[in-house]
Amino acid sequence: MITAKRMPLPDVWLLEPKVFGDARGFFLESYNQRDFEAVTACRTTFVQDNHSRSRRGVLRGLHYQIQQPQGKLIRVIEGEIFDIAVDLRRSSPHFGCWTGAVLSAENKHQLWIPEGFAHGFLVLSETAEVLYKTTDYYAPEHERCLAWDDPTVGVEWPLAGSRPLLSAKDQAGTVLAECEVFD
Ligand SMILES: Cc1cn([C@H]2C[C@H](O)[C@@H](COP(=O)(O)OP(=O)(O)O[C@H]3O[C@@H](C)C(=O)[C@@H](O)[C@H]3O)O2)c(=O)[nH]c1=O
Repeated sequence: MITAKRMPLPDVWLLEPKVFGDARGFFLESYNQRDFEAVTACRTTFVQDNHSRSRRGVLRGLHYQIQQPQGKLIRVIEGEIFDIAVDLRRSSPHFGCWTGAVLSAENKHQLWIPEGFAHGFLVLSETAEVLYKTTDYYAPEHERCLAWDDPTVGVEWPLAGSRPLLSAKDQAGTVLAECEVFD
């Protein structure tokens, strides 16, 4: 059972699984295909599950695959992140716009980001473990990186003036005007 909230960018959904708490702890369905398809109206097959751990201030992104694009269903099992999506579909009225949500082990929320978007996150807690399902396989030759700080996209990262910790690849991200994008 999940509750779904449409995000300001159409096609991106915030999913709130029902949490059954009792004296032992809690139980939730972290993924249920029938419920997922019912609330998002997306028919998808997930083929890969990813798991990463990062420390405070790490920013991963903004990543997408120009071929073999990946829809991603993201959740956090330890800590807290600010998770964001950027619409890279040129035909979309929201091309270049972003939306984001805080996902945490505590709120147990999930973000569904369909194909055609770039994805990234900033770690807000001491450490964070992030799990996500993807609708296509990792294809490094098709991987692209939109610059996390492109002012034309203008993601409002909750950085409070500090610099994020980035991989070399993410330090060399491409501004939107020079990115390969989707039709
Ligand atoms: C993403 C990925 C990486 N790898 C390997 C490649 C590399 O040696 C190591 C670390 O890769 P990266 O630095 O690209 O990891 P990371 O920066 O965490 O990349 C991820 O960022 C988030 C924001 C996403 O949306 C993901 O799709 C993915 O792009 O893991 C795989 O084997 N399979 C994968 O699916």
